[in-house]
Amino acid sequence: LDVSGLGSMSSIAVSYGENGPVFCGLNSDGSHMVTCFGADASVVYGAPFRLPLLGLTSGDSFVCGLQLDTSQPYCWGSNIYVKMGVPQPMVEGVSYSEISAGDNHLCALRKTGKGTSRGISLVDCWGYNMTASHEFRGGIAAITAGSVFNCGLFARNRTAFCWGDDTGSSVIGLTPRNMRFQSISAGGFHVCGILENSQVFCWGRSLEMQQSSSDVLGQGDVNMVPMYPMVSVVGGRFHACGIKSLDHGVVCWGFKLQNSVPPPKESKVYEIAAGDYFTCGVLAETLLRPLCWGTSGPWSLPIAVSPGICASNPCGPGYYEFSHVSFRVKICKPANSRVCLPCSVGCPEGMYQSTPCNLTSDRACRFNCSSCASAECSPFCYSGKKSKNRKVVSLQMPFILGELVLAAIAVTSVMLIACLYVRYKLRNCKCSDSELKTARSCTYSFHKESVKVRPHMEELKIRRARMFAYEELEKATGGFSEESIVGKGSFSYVFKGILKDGTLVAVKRAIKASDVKKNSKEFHTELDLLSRLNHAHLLNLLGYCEEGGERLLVYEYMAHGSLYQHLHGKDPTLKEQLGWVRRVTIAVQAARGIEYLHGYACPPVIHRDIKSSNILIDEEHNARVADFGLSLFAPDDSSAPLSELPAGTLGYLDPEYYRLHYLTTKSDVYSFGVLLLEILSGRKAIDMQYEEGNIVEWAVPLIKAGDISTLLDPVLKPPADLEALKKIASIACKCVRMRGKDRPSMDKVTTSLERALALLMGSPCIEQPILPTEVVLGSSRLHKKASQRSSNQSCSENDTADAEDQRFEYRAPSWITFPSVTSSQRRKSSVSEGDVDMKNLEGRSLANGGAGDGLRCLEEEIGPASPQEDLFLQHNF
Ligand SMILES: Nc1ncnc2c1ncn2[C@@H]1O[C@H](COP(=O)(O)OP(=O)(O)OP(=O)(O)O)[C@@H](O)[C@H]1O
Repeated sequence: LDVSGLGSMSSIAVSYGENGPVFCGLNSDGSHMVTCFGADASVVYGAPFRLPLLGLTSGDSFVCGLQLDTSQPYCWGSNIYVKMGVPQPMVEGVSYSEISAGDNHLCALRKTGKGTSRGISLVDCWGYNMTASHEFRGGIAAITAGSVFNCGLFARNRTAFCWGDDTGSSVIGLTPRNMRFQSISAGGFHVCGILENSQVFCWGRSLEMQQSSSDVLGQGDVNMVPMYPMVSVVGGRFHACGIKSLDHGVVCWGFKLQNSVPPPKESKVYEIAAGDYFTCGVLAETLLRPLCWGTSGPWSLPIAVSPGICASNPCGPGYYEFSHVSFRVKICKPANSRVCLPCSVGCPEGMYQSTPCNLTSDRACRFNCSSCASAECSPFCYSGKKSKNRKVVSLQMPFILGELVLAAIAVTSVMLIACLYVRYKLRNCKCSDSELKTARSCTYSFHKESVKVRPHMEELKIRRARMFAYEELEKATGGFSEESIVGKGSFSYVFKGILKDGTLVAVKRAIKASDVKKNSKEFHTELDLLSRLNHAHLLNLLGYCEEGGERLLVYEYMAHGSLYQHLHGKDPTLKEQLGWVRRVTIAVQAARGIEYLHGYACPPVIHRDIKSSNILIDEEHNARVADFGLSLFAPDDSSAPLSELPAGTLGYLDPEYYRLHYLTTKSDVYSFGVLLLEILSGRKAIDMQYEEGNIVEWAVPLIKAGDISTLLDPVLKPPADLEALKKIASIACKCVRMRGKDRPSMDKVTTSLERALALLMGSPCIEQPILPTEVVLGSSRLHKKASQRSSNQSCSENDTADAEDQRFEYRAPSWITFPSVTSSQRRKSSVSEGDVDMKNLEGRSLANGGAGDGLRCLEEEIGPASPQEDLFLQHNF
C-alpha cells in the first residue's frame, strides 16, 4: 500500500520551511528521475540529476528519495539535522522498502534479510532526537513520520503503533488499539488512517483556536473527518486531505489559514502529498499534471509525474494497474513492476456499476436510464436508446431542435457583444492589449490618441521588444508541448518555438502562481532591463506577451543551451567536448557581458543571479548572460551598497550580501568567481556527493596550496602548460574573497582572463585575444573606456532621477529570506571596514588555511551568526 503525507513515501513530495514550499515529483517517462519546483533553491537545485528513485518523502527544507538501485535513501536540501546525501550512519549493504520524513528527521523500514532476525522488523531513523535503530516484534506493512514522532502499521492485524515525542501531539497516547487500518498517514501533530470500511479516522492534536496574528488566522478541527469513504489520505501540519472513493475528488479538512486556496472542486486526482499548509495532487487526466493549493497555491505545473510508486508485486484486490494510451513508455523501469491505483467504490447517485474494477481498469458507472429525469443523464440515455425508443425521440425532436436554435442564437449574440466590446476597448486604450502598463499609462495612451503628446518614457523603454499575442506563441511552441521544453527555472519553463516567419525563439513561460505580484515584478524587471541593454554577450529579448495570468518572454534561441547543461548535464560527451580553450573563451565572454552591466550600462545593473544555468551558448558557441529577473539598478557610484534582502541561488550567493545585506556590483563578482571554479573543476557550485560539497570551501584551500591539478576537471586532459589555468584559478580565488572590497572589479577580471586565454592559446605576447564577437561588435578596450566616460556623462539629471525611481519600483522581492542583520551590527561593520588592513586580512586568511576563515573574519566584524544563520552558512559557505 502506498500512503503519502507530510512524511510518507509517494511519487510526489512537498517540502516546506522558511524558504517556502517546493513540489518534487517523479517523472512519468519511466526514468524515475525527480523534478522539483519552488522557491527553496537548496531543494530545487540540490535534486539529484542521474539518480533513479522509487519514491519520495519530504520534511522541513529537504526531500529524500529511495534509490531504485541500492534501496537506500538519498536526501537533498538544507536541513541540518538530516545529513544530505545518504544519511549516516548507514549499515553497509542494508536496503529499505519505505522511507518517511518528519520535520527534521527521516525513518526507513528495512527490508527483511540481511541484519534482521525472523519476526523482527527494523526501522532506522536519522535526524533531530531520532538517530537510532528501532526494533519491533512482527512484520510492518508501512511507516509514516509526523513532526517529531513516527507511526507504523502492523502487517498481520493492521493495527497502528507510534513512537517518538508525544508532548506536542499526544499521538502516541491516543493511538487506537483496536482499529484496523488499510493505510495511515501522519501530519504535523496528528495521524489519519483509512479504516477497513474506507472511512477515515484521525487522532492527535488539532489546532482549533484562532491565532491572534492576522496572517495565521484560521480554524478547523482535523479530528472532524468528513463521512465520505476514501481511498487515500495525507496529513499536513494541522490539516488532512483525502481522495474520495466515489469519484477520486479531493476533500480537505482541519485547520486552514485565512486566504489559503481551497482544493480543486471538479478535479479528480490519483495521488496527493502535503507539506505543512500546502498540498499537491496528481490530476487524473491524460497529462498527469500536478496541481497544488493551500497557502502559496494554486500552482499548476506543466510536467507529467508518475501517478503513484512502482510496486514489484501484482496489484492486490481493490487495486488496478495504471495504464494509459498516451503514455507509450512504461512509467516503471524495473521489469515486472507497475503503479497500482485503488479502485473507486460505488457509483454516484442515479448511476449503476456497469463494469467492476479489474486488473487493468477502474470500475465504470453508467446512468440509470429507467429513472432518468435530469439534463445530466438525458444525453447519455437518449443517445444510447435511440434505436429502441425511436418514437420517444421523434416526439422530442422538435423541442430539441428548438432548444438548439435558441442556444445558437444566444451564443452568437454573446460573441458579437463581446467582440464589439473588445474592439471598443482596444480603440479607447491602446496599451491595454498588453496589460503591461499600469492604469496610469493606460490613461496616457488614451490621451495619445486624441491629443498628440510626447511618447511616454515607459513606452520608449520597451520599444525594442515586440508584443506577441498569446496564440502566436502557443502555435510557435506546439501548444507549449512537453517536447518543446528546453529548460526549466525554479518558477518557469523555457520552450523552443518557431515563429510564423521561421525565426527560432525561446519562450519563457512563468508558472502561474498565486503570488502574481511577485511574478509580475520579475517579469517587468527583466522586460525593462533587457529592452534597455544591448551587448553581444547578453541574451537578446525579442518580445513579450502578458495576457490574463500568462506572462511570456521571447528571446533569441540559444542553440547550445546553457553552460550548466554542458558541465553537469545528462550527456557526458558535452562536457568532454568543452575543452579548455572553449571553457575559458566562455568565461571571458560572460565576464564581458557582466562588465558591460557594471561599467557601461546606464544606470549600472547588478545581475544578482550569475550562475552556469544563466550563461547560455549560441549557435557559434558564444556565451550570453541571461535571466535578469532578479537584477537591480545599482547606484551610479557602484561601490555604494544597496541594502537589499538576499536573493539569488544557493552556492553562488555573496556572503557579505547574505550576512550584511550589502549589495554592490561585487556581489556579481563573487558569483562569477564561483562560476570560474565550476568551469575549472567541472563540479557544481554545491554538490552533496562530495565530502566537501561547497565548491568554494573545497577549491580555495587547493588553490592557495598551489595544488591546481586536483582542482582541474578530471574529464579533460590538463594542458601542457598549467600557467594559464593557474592564473584563472587565482582570479577565481580573488573573486570569492569574503569582503566585496577585496574582490577585483569586473573589468580587472576580464582583462586578467583575456591574458590567461592568450596564454592558453599559446600566444603570451597577445595581451587580448580577439574573440569572434568582438570583431562583429567592432569594440575595443580603448573605445570602451571612452564610451564609459561618455555613457556616464550621458546620464542626464532627468535620467538619473528616473533611474532612482526605478530602483524602488523594480526592487526585486526576496527569494531567499534570512534573519536580518540589526542596524547596530551594520554600523559596526561599516566602521570596521575602513579600519581593516587588507594585507593583514589576507595574511590571516592564509595562515588559517582557507575560505572558512574568511567567514571567521566576517564573524569578527559583525558578531557571531545566529544558530539559524550558522546552519545556512555551513551549507552555503
Ligand atoms: N534563450 C534560450 N535559448 C535556449 N535555452 C534557453 C534559453 N533561455 C533559457 N534556456 C534554458 O532554460 C533553462 C531555464 O532558464 P530560466 O532562465 O527559466 O531559469 P534558470 O535561470 O535556470 O533558473 P532560475 O529561474 O531558478 O534562476 C536555462 O538553464 C537554459 O537551459
